[in-house]
Amino acid sequence: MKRRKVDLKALPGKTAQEVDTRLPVATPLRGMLNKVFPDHWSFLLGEIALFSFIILLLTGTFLALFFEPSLQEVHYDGSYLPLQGVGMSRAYETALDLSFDVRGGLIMRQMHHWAALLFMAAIVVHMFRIFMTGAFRKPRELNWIIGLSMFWLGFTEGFAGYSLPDDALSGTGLRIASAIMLSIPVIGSWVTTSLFGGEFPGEIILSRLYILHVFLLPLILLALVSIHLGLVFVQKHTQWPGPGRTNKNVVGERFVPRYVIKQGGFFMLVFAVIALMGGLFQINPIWLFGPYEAAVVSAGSQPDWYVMFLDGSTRLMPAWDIRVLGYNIPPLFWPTVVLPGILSVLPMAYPWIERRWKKDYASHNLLQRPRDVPDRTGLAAMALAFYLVLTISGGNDIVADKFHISLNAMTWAGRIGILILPPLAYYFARRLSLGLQQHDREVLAHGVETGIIKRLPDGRFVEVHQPLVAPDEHGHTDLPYVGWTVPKKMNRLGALGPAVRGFFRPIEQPAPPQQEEQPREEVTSGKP
Ligand code: HEM
Ligand code: HEM
Repeated sequence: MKRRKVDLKALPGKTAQEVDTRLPVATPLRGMLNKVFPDHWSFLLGEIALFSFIILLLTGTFLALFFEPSLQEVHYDGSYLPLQGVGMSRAYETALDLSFDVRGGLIMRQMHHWAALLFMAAIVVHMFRIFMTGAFRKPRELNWIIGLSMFWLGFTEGFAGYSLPDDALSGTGLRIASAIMLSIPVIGSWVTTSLFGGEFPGEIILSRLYILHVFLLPLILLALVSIHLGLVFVQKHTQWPGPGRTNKNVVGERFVPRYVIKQGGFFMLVFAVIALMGGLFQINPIWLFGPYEAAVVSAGSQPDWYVMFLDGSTRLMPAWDIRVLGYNIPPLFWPTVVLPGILSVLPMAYPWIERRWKKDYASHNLLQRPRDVPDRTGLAAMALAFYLVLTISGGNDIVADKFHISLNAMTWAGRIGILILPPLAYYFARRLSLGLQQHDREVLAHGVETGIIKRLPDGRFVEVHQPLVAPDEHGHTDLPYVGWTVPKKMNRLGALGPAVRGFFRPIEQPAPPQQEEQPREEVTSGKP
């Protein structure tokens, strides 16, 4: 029989052709593979969120193979001796088994928990980068709203997750959640009894949380992450101003091969960090907390960091019974229902608020440096100060205990701090931005300080400045205000002195740029 010779080199091309004649994907795929992505370290924050989410899905699936969300009473007989014979729920028992008896179970639990903390931290820092660089402006408002929804979904997902093991800490969290629901006027008791299947704690809450945690919320998050990234793809990523970069093009590297290889490496790095943390640093040692009993509340119970601000707002709220339409509204309602409501809606509306405020209705693909938009940077600092005061107040009992301060003093410090610190943060961040702008203009006008001191013939000492660009025949070194490059040195420590000097000087604001809507051209940065 005659053997046909297979040309191995031509095989991939031929296979691709065969596939394409049946499934015409070559043209759209080529567009995707050739997509250009700009590069900057701050764009990695979204990726950390994405990669930790993937790790959450992987480790969570492992946990789901062993965990049982059942409140059935059992007596522990696993290998953790101090709890031998103790009555507990099946959920707590399986979480203990995961920690002590399932091979690799503890590292998976710890990786899952660390990944959840990193996921939320990455989301929050990513959100601040989007806000402070103006990446939420037209045409990216929808992605801003999807992002904010993902923050709240991640928040709920995390809460549901650490409520699952039914240890003393998760039970205390659920107790607080039921109290929050009860505080809602008119529908409060209906919401609570519907969710808990009767009075707290009931018997079905864990199985409901479980469906929410392993199925519903991850599915919604996955769908939203896909739309989020799809939008980044279709609208093309923003870029920092620089030589050759305009509002109408995008300069960077092609998706394949460079971008994909870089991201693959970065995924490995995030995975390695989470695996190291899961292996080396203890988190949520539920065996030390004991099983949940409704009558036992341990002191020093702290939620995960991203939930702490709500704990803090609850602790700072004075015990005011406010009457509305003849009904007493429980004080808990304001910091735990109204406040998160405002914190969800207001940021979603912000892109439109800023449009009207700044009268800037144009599309923007170039990012802004925080110093170039002092009002917005001030608002970001204000939000951060507000969040930090609440978060620290969420652990004010621990601070009071460790530093031997009265808890009442901590509560009052938080109450005063929440009123005073955010406006102060706004003022300082705004003035610092203006100072840095002033400094940039000085560099543009007079050049970079060289540190070389010259003595003039008349005896005066002057410092030699090196101009940024060669002066024209009239001696001018004029550069446009938006989109120039200032030497790196001046952006960092070198900028501090002039920034402080410029702090108190009034500075005129440049007019917002108004650009025409145009499609963006893709330009590679010269590498393959
Ligand atoms: C954004 C996504 C997720 C977040 C933020 C998250 C967060 C958490 C947290 C904080 C815990 C408590 C861990 C501990 O006991 O120390 C937990 C437990 C758990 N999670 Fe997730 N999770 C996510 C996704 C998932 C997914 C997709 C699954 C399954 C498919 C899953 C399954 C589980 C299970 C079974 C537990 C209970 C096991 C245990 O606590 O020992 N999680 N989750
Ligand atoms: C599950 C959580 C999230 C994931 C996995 C995620 C992922 C990403 C990734 C990978 C990018 C492209 C790279 C980058 O610019 O960092 C991106 C861009 C973006 N994200 Fe997110 N993100 C999340 C949450 C958020 C949140 C909370 C917001 C805002 C509230 C947000 C708003 C945006 C916007 C507006 C862009 C476009 C940025 C640009 O073109 O400059 N995202 N996101």
